[in-house]
Amino acid sequence: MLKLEAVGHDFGRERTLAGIDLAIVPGESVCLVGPSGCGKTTLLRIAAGLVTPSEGRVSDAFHRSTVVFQEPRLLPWRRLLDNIALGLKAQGVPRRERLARARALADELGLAERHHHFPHELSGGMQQRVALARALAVDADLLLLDEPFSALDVGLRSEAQTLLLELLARRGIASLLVTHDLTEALRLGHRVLVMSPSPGRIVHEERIARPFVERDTAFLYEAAGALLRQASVAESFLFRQTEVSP
Ligand SMILES: Nc1ncnc2c1ncn2[C@@H]1O[C@H](COP(=O)(O)OP(=O)(O)OP(=O)(O)O)[C@@H](O)[C@H]1O
Repeated sequence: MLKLEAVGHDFGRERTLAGIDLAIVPGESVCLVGPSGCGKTTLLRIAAGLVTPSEGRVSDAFHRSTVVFQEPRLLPWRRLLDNIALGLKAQGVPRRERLARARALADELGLAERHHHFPHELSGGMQQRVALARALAVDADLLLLDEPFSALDVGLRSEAQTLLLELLARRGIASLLVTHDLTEALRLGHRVLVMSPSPGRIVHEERIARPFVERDTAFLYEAAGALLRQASVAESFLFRQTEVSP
């Protein structure tokens, strides 16, 4: 389990996060959604151990957690298989074995024809799949994803979401996914946590009972509408937008 208890964080004099309690159990998908600047990335970085919070406790009993960032962060001078195998190299896995594992993952993620391509020869969607494969290669049991699909167009994003759902289910991997897109959160989470800014805090939790395969577009918009009718969620998403309107 990953557990954050009474976590708060300040950047200088700015109170970025306050009173965050969050637990993720094995195999569970949790989505963190909220407007820009509410502290989602900071919270994800704290969960990943990349930032030490100013207050509170973080305990991580997962075997291995890896982060997938918004931009794929591939090494431009390395071919696709070597990019996927990067984490395995760091673990000291022999070259033949790491390439075999990278090959299998590339094929699983629909990149079979691209083994020897460099990142600049791949589309944005393919690059993001390579980043996902790299995270999976090290046998992570918790994936921490920071807006991994936000740079993709609508069609590719939907494809990538489906692929992620399949991969997580097949491997029983837990995930914490940050997004500012409410429908994406409702499609990908067993639970959706809504954050509000100043300071960043969790203002609403929604457990989604409907199986992933039954979450079609009509369901997503209906569920998003229902969520936005909750005062705390509306205040986080809508009120701030009307505030800046003339
Ligand atoms: N390294 C840093 N130093 C100082 N302030 C920071 C740092 N990282 C984030 N902040 C501030 O903390 C607040 C929350 O930022 P964060 O990136 O966590 O929000 P977010 O919800 O992920 O935003 P977005 O959706 O735009 O990526 C912002 O006001 C930001 O300016």
